[in-house]
Amino acid sequence: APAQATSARPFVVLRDFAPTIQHDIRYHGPHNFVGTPVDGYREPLCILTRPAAEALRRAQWKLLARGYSLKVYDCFRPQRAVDHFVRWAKDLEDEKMKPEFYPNVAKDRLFADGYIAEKSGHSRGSTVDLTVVKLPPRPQRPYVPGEPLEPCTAPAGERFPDNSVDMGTGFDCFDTLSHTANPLITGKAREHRDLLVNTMAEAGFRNLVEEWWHFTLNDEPYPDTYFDFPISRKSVY
Ligand SMILES: C[C@@H](N)C(=O)N[C@H](C)C(=O)O
Ligand SMILES: [Zn+2]
Repeated sequence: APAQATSARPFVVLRDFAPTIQHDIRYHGPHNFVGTPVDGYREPLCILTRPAAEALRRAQWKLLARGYSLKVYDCFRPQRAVDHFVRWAKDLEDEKMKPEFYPNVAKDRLFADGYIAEKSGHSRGSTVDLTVVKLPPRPQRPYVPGEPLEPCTAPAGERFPDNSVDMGTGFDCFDTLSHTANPLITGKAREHRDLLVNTMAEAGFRNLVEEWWHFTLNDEPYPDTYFDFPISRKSVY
């Protein structure tokens, strides 16, 4: 069985390491596929292992030179958050967020089709979900719980407005359109996906084929350890 660890000693807070990287920590609030804050997200922070944070800082330097910035949606994900996803998935009645996040996929296929994992790389601390923002960042309106939901597969002007560049779908859009190499993604969205994948590859990260936003550090320091501590500065210091 994989190791479990509750100490956060080898971890850092990304803001302290790379203050120019933008943050939109979706599982801290209600704008995500569950529709509520997720267990373990006590503060809207990106916590990562030190080598992952250093690699991300290198990627950010490259993008800044070209007039872009990274924006992180999720970083270290405690095992208790993954357990929350598993619990939520078993409740097939709760499809509150389906119209936005998985309009074309049955809820009981989300794990089987590779969009969510029961043992997630995020819990090993060197995996990150992120996008690219053109500088200066455009303001972004907040999500209002209960607002009408638009499918994440709709064109950029119709789906929930994100101040990122157009990646062809929204974040956590569980759909074949989010598969990084999907040939239906062309033009600017294809260029933007390539920019993200190539920048992250140069910094030492590999992409998940099902999700353009999900990357794992190749030389991750804890390849077999699934950590479970709350996302909070107190966990790290
Ligand atoms: C849920 C999504 N953001 C994600 O990270 N999916 C992968 C497969 C995971 O859960 O590790
Ligand atoms: Zn991910």
